[in-house]
Amino acid sequence: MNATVQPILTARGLVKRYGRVTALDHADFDLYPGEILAVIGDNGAGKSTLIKALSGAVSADEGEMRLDGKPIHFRSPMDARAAGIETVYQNLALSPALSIADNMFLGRELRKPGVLGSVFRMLDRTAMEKTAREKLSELGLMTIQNIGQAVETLSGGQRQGVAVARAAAFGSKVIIMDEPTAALGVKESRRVLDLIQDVKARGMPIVLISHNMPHVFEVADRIHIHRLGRRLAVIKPSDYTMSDAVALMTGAMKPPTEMAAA
Ligand SMILES: Nc1ncnc2c1ncn2[C@@H]1O[C@H](COP(=O)(O)OP(=O)(O)OP(=O)(O)O)[C@@H](O)[C@H]1O
Repeated sequence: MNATVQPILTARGLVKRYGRVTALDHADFDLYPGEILAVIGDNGAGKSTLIKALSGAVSADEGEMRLDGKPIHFRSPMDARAAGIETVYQNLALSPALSIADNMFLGRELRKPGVLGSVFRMLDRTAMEKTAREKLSELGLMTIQNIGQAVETLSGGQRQGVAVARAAAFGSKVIIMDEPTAALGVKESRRVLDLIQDVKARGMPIVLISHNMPHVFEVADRIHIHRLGRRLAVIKPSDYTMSDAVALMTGAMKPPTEMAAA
């Protein structure tokens, strides 16, 4: 990575303990502008906990995080969202019975102007549907014809598309995706990977947590390897094979010391 480019999101020395379990053990993290950074690691390595700390879902016991060089202290995912970090969780957090448009705006609905406090104002359904349609079409998701359609009637890939479009629509700085292709078939995974590339092409840096090595090696610019609660190394997919990456994350291969600073 070019030494003159400053990372957009960093963490230094994050520690998170759950009773006797140390989920994060002085973990570091760096995300650079415009990149897709994959985070890989064995089960229980602490990937989800790292991502939860970065997205405000858990607060670390120790360590510091910075966004655009400024210290951040998130007390909730709402804080992280307000700072421009959007997360697409594994369980998607979509409401199946609500429409695509309603899901896009869940928790931040547009309301019509009025004299009463914002909670009492009428929802501006037309504006939400228009914006939802624009956002989905920007990302080439116009196969979803009916914006008023309930999310439960969509395929897994389409649902993931809505979740990604929502993150892309509201995330101004960083998008974090936790296993976005885990529950999808080959064709649907393909579309979601294309979507991730589209979001990147629009200049948005992405953190991608995945166990799927072919997907990681296809889309990632760099790969953060997490092991035993901390960052073991960062590699470029062009410099290593998938088996090397797996060997590193399972401890079968030791990282050369210079790799840890990549
Ligand atoms: N809420 C919690 N309470 C207790 N222990 C937890 C909690 N969350 C995570 N842990 C523990 O912290 C460690 C790291 O878990 P984490 O989910 O971050 O790992 P991971 O790398 O995301 O794993 P996986 O790939 O299996 O999802 C594990 O030992 C896990 O059991």
